[in-house]
Formats: sequence, structure tokens, C-alpha cells
Amino acid sequence: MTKFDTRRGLLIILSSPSGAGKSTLAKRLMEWDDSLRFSVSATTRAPRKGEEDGVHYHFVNEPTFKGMVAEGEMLEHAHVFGNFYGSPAGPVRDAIEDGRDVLFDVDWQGAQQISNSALRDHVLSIFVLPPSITELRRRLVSRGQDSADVIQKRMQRSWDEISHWDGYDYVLVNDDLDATFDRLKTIVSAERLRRAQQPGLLEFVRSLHSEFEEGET
Ligand SMILES: Nc1nc2c(ncn2[C@@H]2O[C@H](COP(=O)(O)OP(=O)(O)O)[C@@H](O)[C@H]2O)c(=O)[nH]1
Ligand SMILES: Nc1ncnc2c1ncn2[C@@H]1O[C@H](COP(=O)(O)OP(=O)(O)O)[C@@H](O)[C@H]1O
Repeated sequence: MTKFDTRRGLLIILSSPSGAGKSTLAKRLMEWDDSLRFSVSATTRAPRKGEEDGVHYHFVNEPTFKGMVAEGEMLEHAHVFGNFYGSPAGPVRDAIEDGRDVLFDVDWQGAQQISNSALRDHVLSIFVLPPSITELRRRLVSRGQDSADVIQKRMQRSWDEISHWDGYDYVLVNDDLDATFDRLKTIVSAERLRRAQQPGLLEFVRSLHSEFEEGET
């Protein structure tokens, strides 16, 4: 795989148990920064009301999904809640080469695979926790998109997802949405600043050191 310039192209990964609010935060982040690219995943899950093919997901059948995996077209993929999900690699590579940051909404397995890939230096991973398990259920129910069965399955899997919180760079408790979004923006802005500074920093500090040694103080 090409060695990319790590100054460019942050891969911002959001994970959470279903219903904690990562899609809501992802949508806000995309509205906040129109240079950000959203990694549109492929999934074998059926579209929900209001979900558009190619925008929220690429809705594909299982043979197509497996074909994409076999052709090496997926940066990562996983089986979640009985369906396959995966992030197509092509758009991610294009975005990085373009110097763009990419936003991912993937589960812990996807986050782990991207964090262990050749693109690991680009990763900024953020885990979103719900304020309580009761509130998590309330949000899943109030979203009004899933049947009671599907909600039950997601609640049962919630601890499995939450138990991986520790593997992320940052953790946010999504209590008040505006406050959480502010914290998310702060994290992204700070990481962008850090990475923008990084390349010339060592050289700059060396020059300060030379000046110091020359007795400028
Ligand atoms: N590994 C992986 N997980 C994904 C991908 N796309 C979505 N997911 C995860 O699959 C899970 C279910 O997503 P979805 O069906 O949209 O339900 P929601 O999280 O309740 O909105 C969530 O944890 C997503 O983050 C992907 O491309 N790869
Ligand atoms: N901080 C919050 N407070 C109250 N409701 C929220 C908050 N964040 C998200 N929600 C709501 O909870 C539901 C689930 O959020 P969603 O973003 O779809 O979760 P996820 O993508 O993690 O499954 C949605 O109806 C959303 O509007």
C-alpha cells in the first residue's frame, strides 16, 4: 500500500453502542466542516425509512458484499447484529491523497481493523458512551426506526460494544447533545492542530536550542 503523508487525512472514527448518538454527532460534524468526507459503508442491512442508497449506506446483497471483500475492496468489514458492514477502501484513499479528513461510523471491530492497518497513523478514534443504559434504550425506542425485536438485539449487544471503550483515543459521554458536540469539535480541532504542527516542530525546537546555546538569553 502507498505510504501516505501522515500530516494529511485524518481518519476520524466514531463508535458507540447502537442508539448512543454517533450518527447524530456524525451528521453535525459533516455540517460543521464541509471539507470532511463521510465514509459511506456498504451493508447488507435493509434501508430504514429516510435512508438513501449511496448517502447513508451502499445497500447491497450478501453476494455483492462478499464479492467486494474477496476483491480486496474493503478497508475493513464486520458482521454486526446479523448483517455485514464494511468500509470501501477506494474513497478513503482518494480522500487522503486529496488531503481530506474522513469520518467513519463503524463498530469496534472496524475501528480495530483500521487502527491496525497501514493507515494507522491517520487514525483519531472516539468512543461515544450513553449517559445510562436506560437512556440508551429510551433513545433506541424514540428513534422509532427499529422493531421491538431489533431493539432488543441491539440492547443485548450494547455491552459487547461498550466493553471496547478503552481501545479508543477519546471517550465522550453523550449526555447533552450540544455539549457533546462542542467536545467533539474541540477534539477534532486540537488533533488537526497537533498534526499540522508536527512535521516542522522538531526542527523548530532545534533552532531554538541553537539560539539558546549561542547565548541569546
Ligand atoms: N465494522 C463496521 N461497522 C459498521 C460499518 N457501518 C456501520 N457499522 C456499525 O454497525 C452498527 C449498526 O449500524 P446501523 O445498522 O446503522 O445501526 P445504528 O448504529 O443503530 O444506527 C453500528 O455499530 C455501526 O457503527 C462499517 O462499515 N464497518
Ligand atoms: N444527547 C442526546 N440526547 C437525547 N437524544 C439524543 C442525543 N443524541 C442522540 N439522540 C437521539 O437518540 C436517537 C439515537 O441516536 P443515533 O444518532 O441514531 O444513534 P446511533 O447512530 O449511535 O445508533 C436518535 O433519535 C437521536 O435523535
